[in-house]
Amino acid sequence: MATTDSEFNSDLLLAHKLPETRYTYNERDVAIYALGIGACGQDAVDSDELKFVYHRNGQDLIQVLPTFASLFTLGSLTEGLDLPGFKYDPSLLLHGQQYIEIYRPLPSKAYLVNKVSLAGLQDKGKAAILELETRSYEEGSGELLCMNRTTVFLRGAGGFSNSSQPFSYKNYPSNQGLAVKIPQRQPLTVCEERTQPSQALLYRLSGDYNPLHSDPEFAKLAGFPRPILHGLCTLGFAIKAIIKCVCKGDPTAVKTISGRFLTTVFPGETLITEMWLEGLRVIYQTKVKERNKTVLAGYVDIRGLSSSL
Ligand SMILES: CCCCCCC[C@@H](O)CC(=O)SCCNC(=O)CCNC(=O)[C@H](O)C(C)(C)COP(=O)(O)OP(=O)(O)OC[C@H]1O[C@@H](n2cnc3c(N)ncnc32)[C@H](O)[C@@H]1OP(=O)(O)O
Repeated sequence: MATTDSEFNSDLLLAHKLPETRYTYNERDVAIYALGIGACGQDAVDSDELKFVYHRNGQDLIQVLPTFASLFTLGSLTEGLDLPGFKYDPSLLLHGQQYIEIYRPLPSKAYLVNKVSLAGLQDKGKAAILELETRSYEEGSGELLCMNRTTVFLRGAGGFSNSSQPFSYKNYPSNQGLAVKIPQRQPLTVCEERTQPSQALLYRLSGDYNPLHSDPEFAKLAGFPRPILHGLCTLGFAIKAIIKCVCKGDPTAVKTISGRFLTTVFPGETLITEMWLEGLRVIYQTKVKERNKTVLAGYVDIRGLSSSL
């Protein structure tokens, strides 16, 4: 159960201030991330993807995928989070959802200051759902670049509520980050891409060193037959497919990204992303071909549409 050495106190928890964090990256990090989510993984001269890893006039001109923003939150949770009166086992943590708002195109290098706050905490009995919001500002200009809301599903950490009503706190609008309704009609377009058996080993070099994705013994202790793929790697594949198929390869067209991780993915599996257009919203779901299981579903809001769609 969540609290053993201290009583759960919601007033203390909600008044708790999380420390600011810093994140610095450069063009090399941008390229390693793009390779980690499969850019040029099937075709090294694919012009839709080469621009995320190479530019003939200098690496500072490479384009940055919008999901790169999800890395800015790293360090806030992976080594454990100190919340008063709330304890959990980091080895039982699973990534549940990710919500990202991009306010301006991501530069190919930056020094960022992250302001982190608790956006939600729910007691689901068998698990706790914890949400952290991270606002990333460019150091110097102080300009707000993006916002991430990370939802983690903490197995075994539920049951901490003191009253008969399970504790539930959320400080954001209910229309953000919810599971989407998948249209019944045929998708507008579909993209299939195979992940590599070594995908998680490559992706982890972008900073999420959780052994759940690399260590067979650790994965077994966490309840899996072998290491699983990072949720944010699967999300990266899906959003890259949307940029290619709906945004004509333009990463700056993406405004908002939402995704819920429904089932785990194993490195080496093939991801099929189906996409539907509703106004300027792309609804998508990603399935694992080999197991015919939906592993991720969500939406992407885009800034505009090319006339050919
Ligand atoms: C700040 C930076 C931090 C970065 C941290 C990330 C670190 C990474 O290294 C970790 C990872 O990448 S883990 C890999 C990616 N994630 C996954 O593979 C999880 C896939 N999903 C599952 O297995 C199940 O949905 C599972 C297990 C999540 C839930 O399935 P069930 O146990 O069957 O739950 P269910 O009974 O269906 O629902 C219980 C209540 O929980 C809500 N819920 C379910 N899935 C959710 C999800 N994915 N996200 C958020 N909430 C979720 C349900 O709505 C339900 O609530 P209610 O009863 O109120 O409806």
